Amino acid sequence: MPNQMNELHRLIEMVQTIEVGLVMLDKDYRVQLWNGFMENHSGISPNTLRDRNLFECFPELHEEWLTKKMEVVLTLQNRAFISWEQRPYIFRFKNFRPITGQAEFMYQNVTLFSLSSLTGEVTHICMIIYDVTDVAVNKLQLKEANAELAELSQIDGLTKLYNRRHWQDLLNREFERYQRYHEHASLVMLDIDFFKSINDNYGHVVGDRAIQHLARLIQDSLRETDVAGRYGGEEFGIVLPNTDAASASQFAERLRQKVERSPLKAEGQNIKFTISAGICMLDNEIAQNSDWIRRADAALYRAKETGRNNVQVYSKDEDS
Ligand SMILES: Nc1nc2c(ncn2[C@@H]2O[C@H](COP(=O)(O)OP(=O)(O)OP(=O)(O)O)[C@@H](O)[C@H]2O)c(=O)[nH]1
Repeated sequence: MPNQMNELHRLIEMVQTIEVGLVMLDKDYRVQLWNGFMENHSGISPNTLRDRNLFECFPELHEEWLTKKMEVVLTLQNRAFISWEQRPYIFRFKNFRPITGQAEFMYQNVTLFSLSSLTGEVTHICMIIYDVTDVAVNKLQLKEANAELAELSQIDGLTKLYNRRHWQDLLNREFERYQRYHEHASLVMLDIDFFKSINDNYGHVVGDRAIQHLARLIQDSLRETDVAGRYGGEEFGIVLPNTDAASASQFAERLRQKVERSPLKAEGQNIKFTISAGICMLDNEIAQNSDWIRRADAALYRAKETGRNNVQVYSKDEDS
C-alpha cells in the first residue's frame, strides 16, 4: 500500500510539473483537474476552478464550437486535434517566451480525448494543451518572408512597378481572358522622349530619378484593374482591361499632358521632359500576345517619327 501511495504521489507530481497543460472535465464540463502548467499560465489555482463549469470560468472560450467537438469525442470515444493553424489558441494565455516575444499570446495545439471508468462508461473528457508558440512564430515569419520575396521577384527595384517578366505574365493573362470572353482590352507602350540627353546633360542618377518620376505619374493615373510595368530602361507598358482604343487614347493623352506639366525637380532645376505613347486594342487578328506588344510598339514608333510628345493608335498601315 505505501508503495502504491508513493507511485500515486509521483504520478501527481509529474502531472503537476509537466510542461504541457492538462485539464480534465466531467461530462457537464466541470473542471476536475487543472495542472501546474494551466495554473501558471492562467494565474488561476485548481482549487478556485474545482467543480466549476469551464465555460463560466473562461468566457473567452468559444463554447458552442468547443462543446460540439467535445460531444463528438464523448460519443465516439475518439480523439480530436485542434491545430494552432485552425485556431491560434484555445486558452488566451499571454506569451512570455523571450525568443518569440513578439507573439502576444501563446499559440496552442490541443488534443481532446475521452476517459472511461473501470466499468467502461465514458465519464470524463481530457484536454492536453501544447505551447507551440516557437513553431508557430517561425512558420509565420517564414510565410511573411516568402510573401515578401514573391513580391520582390515581381517588382522593379527602381520604379516599384511590376518588372518586365511579371508584367508580361499579367499581359498574357489579359490576352487569354480576351480569347475567352472577347471583352475590350488595350495596351499602351510609352517611352521618355530624348531620354539619352537627360542622362548626358544631368548624369545617370538624375536619369534614374526621371524614370522614377514618370513611374509615379503613371501609378497615380491607374485604375485598380490597370497593370503597369517597366518594360525596359525608360519604356513602360500599361494594360488597360475593359478599355477600347478611344478610351485608351484619352488615358494616354491625359498622362502625356500630366508629364509635360510636371517637371522633375533635381539639381535645383525644373527638368522638363515629355513622353510618346503607342496604343493597340486587342482584336481577333492578334493571334499571339507578342503581336499585341509589337503593334503597340509600332504605334509608339510612329509617335516618335511624327515629332514625339504625342499619342498614336495602331493602324494596319503600320505593318505595310
Ligand atoms: N539613367 C538611366 N538610363 C537608362 C536606363 N535604361 C536605359 N537608359 C538609357 O536610356 C537611353 C535611351 O536612349 P534611346 O533609346 O536612344 O532613346 P531616347 O534618347 O529616349 O530617344 P527617343 O526614345 O528616340 O526619344 C540610353 O542612353 C540608355 O543608356 C536606366 O535605367 N537609367
